[in-house]
Amino acid sequence: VSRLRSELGGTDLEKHRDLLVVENERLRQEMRRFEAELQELRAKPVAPCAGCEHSQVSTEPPESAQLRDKLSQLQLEVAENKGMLSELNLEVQQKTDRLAEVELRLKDCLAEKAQEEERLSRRLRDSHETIASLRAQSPPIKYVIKTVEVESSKTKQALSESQARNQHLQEQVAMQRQVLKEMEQQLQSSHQLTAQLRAQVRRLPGHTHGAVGEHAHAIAMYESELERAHGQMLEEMQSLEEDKNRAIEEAFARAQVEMKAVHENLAGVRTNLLTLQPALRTLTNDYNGLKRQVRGFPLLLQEALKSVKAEIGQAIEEVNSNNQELLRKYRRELQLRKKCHNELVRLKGNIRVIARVRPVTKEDGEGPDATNAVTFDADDDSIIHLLHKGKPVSFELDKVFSPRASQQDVFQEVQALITSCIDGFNVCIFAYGQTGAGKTYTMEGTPENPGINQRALQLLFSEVQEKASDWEYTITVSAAEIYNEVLRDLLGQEPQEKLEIRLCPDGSGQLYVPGLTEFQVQSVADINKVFEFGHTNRTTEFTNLNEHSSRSHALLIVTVRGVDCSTGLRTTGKLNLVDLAGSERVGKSGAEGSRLREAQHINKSLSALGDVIAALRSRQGHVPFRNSKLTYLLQDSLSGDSKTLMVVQVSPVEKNTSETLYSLKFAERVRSVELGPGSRRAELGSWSRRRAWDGGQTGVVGKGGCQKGLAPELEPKSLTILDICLFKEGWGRECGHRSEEVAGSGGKGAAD
Ligand SMILES: Nc1ncnc2c1ncn2[C@@H]1O[C@H](COP(=O)(O)OP(=O)(O)OP(=O)(O)O)[C@@H](O)[C@H]1O
Repeated sequence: VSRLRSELGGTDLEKHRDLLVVENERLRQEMRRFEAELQELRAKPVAPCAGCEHSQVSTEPPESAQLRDKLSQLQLEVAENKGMLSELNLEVQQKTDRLAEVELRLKDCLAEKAQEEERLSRRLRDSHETIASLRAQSPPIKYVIKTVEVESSKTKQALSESQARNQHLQEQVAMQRQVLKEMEQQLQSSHQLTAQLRAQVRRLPGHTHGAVGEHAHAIAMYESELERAHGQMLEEMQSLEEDKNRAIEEAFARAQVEMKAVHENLAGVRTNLLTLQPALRTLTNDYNGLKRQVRGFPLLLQEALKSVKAEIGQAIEEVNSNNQELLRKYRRELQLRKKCHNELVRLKGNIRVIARVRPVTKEDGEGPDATNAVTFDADDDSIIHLLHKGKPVSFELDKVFSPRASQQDVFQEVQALITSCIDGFNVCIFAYGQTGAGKTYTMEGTPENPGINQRALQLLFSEVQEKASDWEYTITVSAAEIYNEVLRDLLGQEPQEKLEIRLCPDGSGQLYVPGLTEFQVQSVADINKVFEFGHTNRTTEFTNLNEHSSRSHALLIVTVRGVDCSTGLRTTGKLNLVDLAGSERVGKSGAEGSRLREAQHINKSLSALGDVIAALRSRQGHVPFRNSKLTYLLQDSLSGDSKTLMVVQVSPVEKNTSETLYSLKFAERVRSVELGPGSRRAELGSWSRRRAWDGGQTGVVGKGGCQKGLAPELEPKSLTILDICLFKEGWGRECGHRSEEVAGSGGKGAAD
């Protein structure tokens, strides 16, 4: 636009116009001078020629008059031409005026355009500044800036197009200049021609008639030349004028179009700015808001942190107090559970007796002797019926397992007792019965179908594992046997060595077995190793193991020691799993020698067991624990705080009914004895006390050990609900019969 402006409104065009005016003026002066000369020529009298007879004009010939007329005619024509030329000059003047007017308009337009441009560039500058400020702001503003940039580039493009058009116009103007130059040249040549003519005219007076003719001819040539030059000049002027007008109009039209485009662009930019302004305002507001927030953020954060800390502290306190409360509740529940369990056991009787009838086996043979003599009550699983010598006898025990009962069924019945061992109770589980009645099967079982021993240890492991978060437990096992009243360590290096049961030297009155090996076990694999080791000891020591085993009491002693991590409460529970020697009576087998001695020892120990239980039940001041190695060894576990389960194994066949009857009577008698409520071997003590106590337990892990005494508040109660019931009902709760005698004990009556 600026280029166009400089081209159209610039000095070049003005110069051209001025030149034209000057040229016209010069031409006009020339014409005037020419006219004056002609006038002079006309006024001068024609001088007589040298060879001519007439010396005066009045005497001039008619040819000269004719020439004179012609000249005057020519002069007239010249005058006419002059008039035409002046007309032309006038026209040129008019056109020049119009051109000046157009130029003025153009100037105005250009000035307006310059103003508009100025305004536009100002806006553009403002836009750029806005864009720059927007760019410096957040990413959403960047997007807006991009839009503005696109608009600006459009404007730039329009500008460059305008510039190209200007260039074109400039070229056209240059062409026009060229044309003007050519015209100038033509004018110059016409001047030259005029000069020539003038020279010829000057020469006219000194010539003769022939010279006048020449002169007239020259004038005619001059006139025609002048006419032609004039016509050419007019044409040129006209075409020049037209070109100029056209160029001006075109330039004006282009300028208008460009102005329009610029205006449109400007309007676009304005609308963009208008749309941008609210966005910018919102952004600015947002930015200010954010700035305020950011300024206030550390304070907010601090406050939030403070409140969160306070909340966390409060939550921790709440959790702590909740934990304390839960711990308190847990302990209370634990106590309650134990109380309930004890109450249950107490209501059932601290000595529980169950019977298990084995199936008839091939070993029982065939025929009448091998017929089944045992039946069950379909509605009551605590009743067993025996057909003895044709007479039906019924017994009520705590539970009776038929031959169909699995090892798991039996174990389920004893499970609660085993768990109570973890809580610090002493437990004894006896398998009682004649040889071949299934004692070993119930206690040890087979590798594929293990009995109570292995299942009990498995249960202990899993229970201990469950409580591992709160309690620390160690489980140790010892294995011993009592054969002919001699106690041997089945896990020791020397199984033949006789072990003694001694009082703890600490004066606590507890017993311990010096030299009895204890293995700490942590898994079933450990137990299997221990059992294997014990079994190997037994096999190498005795040639006839089956016979030997049926004549000895086998004991598996499991000790569970626990410490409550939060309270320091310590518990020790002992689980005695005893596979008793065969209970068959000596008189029946008619044994002699060593067999007789064996049988006497067995009978003695079994009857001692009966005596001890009877003494405990009747709360005698003296309980004869020392009458046998078995009762002496199990003294702690049979005392008033302990729990005892006797599994009476029964052979179902006819030939064994006497022994079965005898066993069931023994069971019934034992079941009726009440040991009083169990108490837990537990104490709350400081770690120093615990260490001192641990130190006193000589050989707890290793060789032998003493047991801690009872806490005075956990001593047995003097009378239980069951006592009262039994007192009411009478001893034995028989079902239509009374016990006759107790194995080998010299026939203690049922009244015992
Ligand atoms: N409930 C039972 N189910 C299947 N078989 C049994 C069951 N009880 C015992 N038996 C089988 O009866 C036989 C004798 O059992 P077991 O050896 O356990 O008797 P015991 O009383 O231990 O004899 P002993 O006093 O001689 O050791 C074994 O072959 C045993 O597998």
